[in-house]
Amino acid sequence: MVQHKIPQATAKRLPLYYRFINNLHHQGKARVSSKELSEAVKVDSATIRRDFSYFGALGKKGYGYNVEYLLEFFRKTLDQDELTGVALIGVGNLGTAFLHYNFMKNNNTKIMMAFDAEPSKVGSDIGGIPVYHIDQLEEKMSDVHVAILTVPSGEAEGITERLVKTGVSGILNFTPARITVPDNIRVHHIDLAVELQALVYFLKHYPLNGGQE
Ligand SMILES: NC(=O)c1ccc[n+]([C@@H]2O[C@H](COP(=O)([O-])OP(=O)(O)OC[C@H]3O[C@@H](n4cnc5c(N)ncnc54)[C@H](O)[C@@H]3O)[C@@H](O)[C@H]2O)c1
Repeated sequence: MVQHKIPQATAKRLPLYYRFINNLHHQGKARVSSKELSEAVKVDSATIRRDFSYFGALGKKGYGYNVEYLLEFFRKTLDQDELTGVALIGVGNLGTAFLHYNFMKNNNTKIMMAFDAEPSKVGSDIGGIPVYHIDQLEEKMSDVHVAILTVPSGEAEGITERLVKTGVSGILNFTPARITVPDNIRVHHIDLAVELQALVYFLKHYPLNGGQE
């Protein structure tokens, strides 16, 4: 199945479509018209037709859409998950690279906003993502519950305390600082130096012999 690039507004409606199509599938229905869908999910049928064209699902007049096809598409695209918005804190070397890369390959996570303390960076738009001043963290983060930390290590703890207060539930920490959070918040540390050391250690002590004894 061809994976099309989906606009954000369309991606947000995917879980809605998914639930309804899944119900139809359970009822044994093989097809659905955009009118039926429209009434069920309360999205106008022109929008539905446009959304579905991104999925490569082209409804036929008098037939509608194939339920099986749509369901397979939604399962693959959504991973049965909603789009998770992510905030990035610290738009330096590493942060800038992440903004350009973003994470849309899996379609269900996306950096929505970034923060920095440096006035020259604030107000800019990197890879289509707005950069706000760190002072605006609490104001902007109300709907975002996952953060990537790419600030200097000395800033990590202070920023983390503020993130905790905004109601963040997960932090991907690229700084070498070991941050402390309450038990209900998940922190994943990614320390590239440690990863590299581990690789070198394994190369030395557990060399691969290409399957030969
Ligand atoms: N660059 C790398 O390859 C790399 C690799 C592994 C880990 N790291 C770690 O990632 C972090 C970032 O590295 P970098 O090379 O991008 O650093 P950098 O100095 O280029 O970027 C840090 C950014 O954070 C901003 N910042 C500083 N204080 C802030 C605050 N209080 N609030 C918001 N923003 C603030 C700075 O203005 C800057 O834009 C560091 O902790 C570093 O140790 C970097």
